[in-house]
Amino acid sequence: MPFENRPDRGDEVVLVGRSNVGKSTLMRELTGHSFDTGGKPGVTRQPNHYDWAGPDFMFTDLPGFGFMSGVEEGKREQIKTDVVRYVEANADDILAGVLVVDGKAVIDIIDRHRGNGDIPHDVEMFHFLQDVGIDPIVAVNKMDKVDDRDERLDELCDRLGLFPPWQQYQETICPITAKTGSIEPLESALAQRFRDAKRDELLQFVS
Ligand SMILES: Nc1nc2c(ncn2[C@@H]2O[C@H](COP(=O)(O)OP(=O)(O)OP(=O)(O)O)[C@@H](O)[C@H]2O)c(=O)[nH]1
Repeated sequence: MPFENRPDRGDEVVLVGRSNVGKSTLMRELTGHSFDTGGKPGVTRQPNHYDWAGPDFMFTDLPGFGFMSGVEEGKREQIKTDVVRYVEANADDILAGVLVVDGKAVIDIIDRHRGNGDIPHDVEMFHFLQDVGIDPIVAVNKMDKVDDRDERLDELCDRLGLFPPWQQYQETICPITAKTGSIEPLESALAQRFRDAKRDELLQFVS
């Protein structure tokens, strides 16, 4: 069974995304834990679990999928399959699924794959999360490298099937720069998810 040893926690937030989009950097900012980042794409091969705000809660950084230099196609496909299976198996405990994308590159990558008649990984992952009942949050990272911010974010909405302007989806589309710790839009979207989940729990309790 791929990805064993999941700690037994209540709620979980998972981070998914292509290799090298900055998931590990983001995770460090979110949790305050430091660990290996950068340099070699495809460094994260197993899920990294981090406790957060007490023992009942954790963040999980899942391995990056898509292109990685020096990693053969079959292995790359396997990693993606393992990520999908992990999310499916734990969907009931997953409070939020954060799809991390590289704000500078994501549109070109999506359009290139679409041009080849493929379903781009990022678009596929976004819809997959929805399909398993996890409302996705898109962390649009590396915004420090993006000049035409609103235009880029509108294009991303369009590619994900969300009708622009992007400002309508501030609980879903979160422009961030993990490298400098500018992640407030994501933190606020996550906080909103917690409030919603707690409210649902309370409602279940009283009904
Ligand atoms: N310009 C810029 N670079 C960033 C940002 N966040 C991360 N990076 C850089 O992007 C590269 C990849 O970052 P990682 O955090 O290792 O990426 P990852 O998604 O965990 O990579 P995998 O281990 O392949 O899954 C590193 O060189 C980071 O310094 C950002 O907000 N802006």
